[in-house]
Amino acid sequence: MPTPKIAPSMLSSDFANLASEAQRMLTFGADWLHMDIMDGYVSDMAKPLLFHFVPNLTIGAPVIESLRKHTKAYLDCHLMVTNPLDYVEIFGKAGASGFTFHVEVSKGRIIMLSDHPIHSLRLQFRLLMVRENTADNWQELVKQIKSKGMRPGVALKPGTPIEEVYPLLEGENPVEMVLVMTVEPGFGGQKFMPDMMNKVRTLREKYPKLDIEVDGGLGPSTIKTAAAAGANCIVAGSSVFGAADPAEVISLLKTSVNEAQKATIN
Ligand SMILES: O=C(CO)[C@H](O)[C@H](O)COP(=O)(O)O
Ligand SMILES: [Fe+2]
Repeated sequence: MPTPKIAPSMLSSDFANLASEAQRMLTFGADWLHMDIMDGYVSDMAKPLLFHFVPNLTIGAPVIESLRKHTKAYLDCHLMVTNPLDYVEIFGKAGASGFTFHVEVSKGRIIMLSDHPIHSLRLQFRLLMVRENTADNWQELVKQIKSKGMRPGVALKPGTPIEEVYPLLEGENPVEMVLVMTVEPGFGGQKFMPDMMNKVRTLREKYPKLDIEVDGGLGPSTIKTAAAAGANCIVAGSSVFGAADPAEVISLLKTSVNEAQKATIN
C-alpha cells in the first residue's frame, strides 16, 4: 500500500508569510506542501487569446526558490499551465520536489481551450508551438522532469476520462503519481465532486502501489469517500487553513487513509 501523504494546499495560506505558514503546517503534521502554480487567463474573453490553462494567477518558480531556502520539505508542485516543458528547468533549479503537469495540454485539448473562430490563425500558430513542446512527447517531458531531480506526476481535470493517463503510466519513463482533480482547477474552497471517485477506484484496482492524489474540496466531511476509493495523497487547502485546529484536521485526514487501507487488506 502506498504511504498516506497529507499535503496542505498553500494556496489557502497567507502568502505574505509563506515560510512561517509552511513551517506551521509541517509542525501540525503535514507530509508534503502542495504548491498550486496557475498561469491565469483573467477573463473568458482573454482565454482564447492567451492560451492559458486556468482563470487565476498564483505563483511561479521564484516563490518556490524563496520557500526552498526556508524548508527541506517535499514541495508538491501542481502546474496548471499550458506548456509544462517550459517550466521544467526553472522549477528543478528552484527546488521543486514533485512536478505534476496536466494531461489536457495535448494538441486535441488545446483546440478546445480556444474555439473562437476569430482566433483561428493565432490558434494554429500556438498549436504548432504546443505540439512541439509537449503534445506528442510525454516520455520526453517525464524524462526531463526526472533529469532535473523531480518526481513526475500527471493531473486530470474532472471532465477528462481516466483512460487518458494510462499511456503515461507505461513505457520507459512512467509518471510516479496521478492527481485526480475533484474540483475544476483554478480556485481553492470549491465543493468536492464525489463522481470523481470512480476514477480513483479504477486507477487503484489497476495500479495497487501507485501514488494517487486527490485535490479539491477535501476535508473531514469528504475524506472517507476519497480514502475508501483508494486515494493516498490528500491535498487540503481551505479545510486545513480555515480550521480552528489545523493539526486535528491533518491528523483526521491521515487516520482516515490509514483506516481505509487497513480495511482493504482485511
Ligand atoms: O489545485 C487546486 C485548485 O485548482 C487546489 O490545490 C485545491 O483547490 C485545494 O484547495 P481546497 O482544498 O480549498 O479545495
Ligand atoms: Fe492543486
